[in-house]
Amino acid sequence: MAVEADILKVSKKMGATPALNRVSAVFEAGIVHGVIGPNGAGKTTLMRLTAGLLTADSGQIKYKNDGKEIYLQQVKNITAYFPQEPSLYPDLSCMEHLEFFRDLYSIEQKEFEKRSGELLLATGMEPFKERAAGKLSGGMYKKLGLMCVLLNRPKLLLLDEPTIGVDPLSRQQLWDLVYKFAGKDMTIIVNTSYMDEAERCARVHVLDKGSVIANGTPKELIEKFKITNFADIFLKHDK
Ligand SMILES: Nc1ncnc2c1ncn2[C@@H]1O[C@H](COP(=O)(O)OP(=O)(O)OP(=O)(O)O)[C@@H](O)[C@H]1O
Repeated sequence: MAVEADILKVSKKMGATPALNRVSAVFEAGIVHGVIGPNGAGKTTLMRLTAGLLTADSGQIKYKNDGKEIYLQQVKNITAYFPQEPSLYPDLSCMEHLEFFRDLYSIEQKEFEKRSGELLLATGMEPFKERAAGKLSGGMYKKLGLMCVLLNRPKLLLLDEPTIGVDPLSRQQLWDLVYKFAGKDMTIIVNTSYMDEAERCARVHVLDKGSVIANGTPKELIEKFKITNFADIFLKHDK
């Protein structure tokens, strides 16, 4: 089973800026959640809090695995956070990265071969596996970063704008990869500024100026905001 994260009236200041203001959200287990909002809305802050990389000033985050409450330390062991700018080792090849993460996660060689083979195939990275990370294109670099975090089969996967600056084909491949692993064993939260991507999420949480202003399925949000095109969601809200 995957992890559920319940965000309860969480506030967080970043420097002097109130980045989040009494935010509540339920990230139910086993589905793909989209978090959308304009620049500075608080998406990254919410994601880092959910990953346990930041501590809330007030409020609480509760986690459940298989319906049972678990502690942050247990959550960290089964969570992967993919930052906006993944930092890989420029001199190490793709394969060397995967081997490095194999050792980090203590994955047995046979299992590693199965998982890495699957990941290389799904991303179209097999022909480039010996190429150094520093010599990959922007899209390939992100795919490698995503493969490294997926190798451990996390139960909670947090992706911060994973496809920003990536060409359309690689964007599709990254999403195919995400959906390949989405399911009852993995909860996925994606920050995105692409509305077509948000529309493909099972549930979308709309952040604005540090507050959640709406959440629901894309269809529910289209009805709530009285729009015909999901991309208009902020145009309508700003009026
Ligand atoms: N380290 C920091 N010091 C000061 N202010 C910060 C810091 N990090 C974030 N902020 C501010 O907190 C607010 C929320 O930032 P956050 O990065 O969470 O937003 P975001 O929705 O992810 O934006 P973007 O889409 O631009 O990445 C913004 O006003 C930002 O300027």
